[in-house]
Amino acid sequence: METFRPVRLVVGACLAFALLPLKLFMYLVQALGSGSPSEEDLMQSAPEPGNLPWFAINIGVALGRFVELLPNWINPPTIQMLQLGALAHWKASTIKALAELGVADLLARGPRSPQEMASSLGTPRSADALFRLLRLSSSSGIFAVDGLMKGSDTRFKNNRMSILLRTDHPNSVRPMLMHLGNDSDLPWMKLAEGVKLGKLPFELAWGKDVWQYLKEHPEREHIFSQAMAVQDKVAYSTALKEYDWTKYDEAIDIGGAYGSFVAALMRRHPGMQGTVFELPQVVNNAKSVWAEEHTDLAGRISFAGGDFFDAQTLPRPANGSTVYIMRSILHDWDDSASIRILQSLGAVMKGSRAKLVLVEQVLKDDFVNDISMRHGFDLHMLVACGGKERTELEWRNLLGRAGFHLNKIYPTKAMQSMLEAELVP
Ligand SMILES: C[S@@+](CC[C@H](N)C(=O)[O-])C[C@H]1O[C@@H](n2cnc3c(N)ncnc32)[C@H](O)[C@@H]1O
Repeated sequence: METFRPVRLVVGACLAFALLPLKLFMYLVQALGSGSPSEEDLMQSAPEPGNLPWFAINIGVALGRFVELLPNWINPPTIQMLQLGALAHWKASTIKALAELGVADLLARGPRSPQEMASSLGTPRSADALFRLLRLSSSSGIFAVDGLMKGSDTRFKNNRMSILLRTDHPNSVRPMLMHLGNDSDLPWMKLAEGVKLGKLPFELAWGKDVWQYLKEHPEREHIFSQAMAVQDKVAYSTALKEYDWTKYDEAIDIGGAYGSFVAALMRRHPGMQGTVFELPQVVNNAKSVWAEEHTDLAGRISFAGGDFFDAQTLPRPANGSTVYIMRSILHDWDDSASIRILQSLGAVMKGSRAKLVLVEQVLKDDFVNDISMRHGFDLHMLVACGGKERTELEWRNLLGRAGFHLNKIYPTKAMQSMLEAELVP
């Protein structure tokens, strides 16, 4: 081992030297990050992946993987393990706390100090804590400093990352972070216990499954349904473009939350009718959302409340060509529950020409080289509801066991694919 020491020293020195330009580059990025775009400019930002060319998406994914793994090679492993095991969690908790406190909204009218923000929140004594949250966050590139760094008198402003925490940004991610912070963090802390006992971490944390929990907490259910629409901000434009939806006259969104996906689909295809099928209490809220946000689509939309395990409650296809959509539904459920959902859908599709499109992730068999976020979602499903993400073979088998044939998988520029299936006659 000793003989390796000089070699490692030389390699280490070379790496340190090679990293100098990287350090300079980082200062440049920081300088740009704290640079000049106005709050109004930032409100127009956040391009959607659907508008980027495929080659840019592929380069972005490859570069993202490289940058994610680079610190594992260049940092001492002990430090890196603590960064991943502790710092990553602290940063995530800080972002969720800032989202909940509404700090990005407090900065909407321009830069402010933690003291000013604490006064606006009506909690003047929280200025120091606010400063420390913003210090960690801005050193991670979320929020920027306006002018000089003057300790707790520093004035902070939004940058192209933190702007997405504003409630009124068209691509706001705040509802998703509020849902994750309030409802899911406790279950994640029960992960090891759940693995050991073979129990659902969510149930260990809250004493009931997620759907019962949401039913009993309407205010959390509202945030959950808003959080689901956040998927649209990153994914819907690509899901709309990468599949030929023109072949359908009618789209029925099963478990469609507030129906944001079907609304986007109907706007893009003016001849299309839509239906949102949801749990009865969610449908009621969905109707109010549509009355406010989708008035242009009134007359073309129907709502149906029910339970997708019960075929009697599912909407039947119209005479024309119908597509049943299930976006992020089956990944919530284990195989046996998913088969029951598919079978009840099969019962109403029988005898029609209707197709089923699942909008879901397809994991790579070569998992070491897959995007790690996919495996994050898979574990989140294990924690939150006992569901899972699936590989192509797993999807094919699942659909086959429920009487469906998987026709084709259409990848999108976001993480989900569209899996077109039909009933085997
Ligand atoms: C992960 S969310 C996906 C929502 C929506 N499809 C989307 O992509 O934004 C799952 C949805 O399934 C609905 N759901 C859960 N159990 C249900 C049931 N038994 N019958 C109908 N809908 C149900 C929930 O209310 C929730 O909106």
